[in-house]
Amino acid sequence: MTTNRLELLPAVDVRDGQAVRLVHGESGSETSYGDPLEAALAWQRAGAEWLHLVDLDAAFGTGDNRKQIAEVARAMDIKVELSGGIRDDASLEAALATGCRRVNLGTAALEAPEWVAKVIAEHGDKIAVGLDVRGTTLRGRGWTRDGGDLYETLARLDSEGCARYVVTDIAKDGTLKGPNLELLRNVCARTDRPVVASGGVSSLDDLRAIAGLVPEGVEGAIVGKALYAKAFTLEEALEAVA
Ligand SMILES: O=C(O)c1ccccc1NCC(=O)[C@H](O)[C@H](O)COP(=O)(O)O
Repeated sequence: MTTNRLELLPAVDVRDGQAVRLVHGESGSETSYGDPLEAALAWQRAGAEWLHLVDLDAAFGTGDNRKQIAEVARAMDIKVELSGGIRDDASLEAALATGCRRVNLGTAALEAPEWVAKVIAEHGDKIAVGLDVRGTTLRGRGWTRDGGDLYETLARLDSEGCARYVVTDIAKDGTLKGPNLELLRNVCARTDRPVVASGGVSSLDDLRAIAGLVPEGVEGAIVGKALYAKAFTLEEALEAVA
């Protein structure tokens, strides 16, 4: 259900066992921020209600951090959204077995639509779909391959009962250039399902601007780089959207 207050989801993206930030989601653009569990616990201590936890190696197909991701998810008292490389029954079962509140499917929604329709029917709002776009073209396989038109896919997923979308403008992700508010507005105009905004948040004003879209259907915002770069604290962010 969409609430009036914007939910904040601090991000922990894991590559080769480390919490990292990427620029435009590109493999090789990593800045490392140390132990993922320490980062996740820090966001929890700061008052986060959600953690956005990404296995980047699984997303890129360069291995996985499944064991470590499960340890982080299990150590959290807060809700966890898990993303990265969840593409079949085995990876979905492993993800759900961590006790996470929901998972984000990305590539699978583009390449395995029948399987995605099946797991949406089985798991309801435990399944969200990540709509990761350049312009209005979706990208899969760790954002490296084109995967069709945003709005056609959105209409298909809506008709299959998808509960929620995580919308990322790849051109903004990890850049601190501000969110793509127009994209968020356009997606909200095409679906009545809640939307989680991702990518580009740089300031408290960006968060306030996203919060201004709550009446249009934006439910939450993922924040990565800005927190790691100390543009503001999570406590300040939570206060800004309270
Ligand atoms: O989420 C994924 O599956 C993923 C796959 C490949 C590259 C990046 C991926 N996620 C990145 C994120 O979810 C970021 O943490 C999030 O967009 C935050 O962005 P920012 O605030 O701009 O650092």
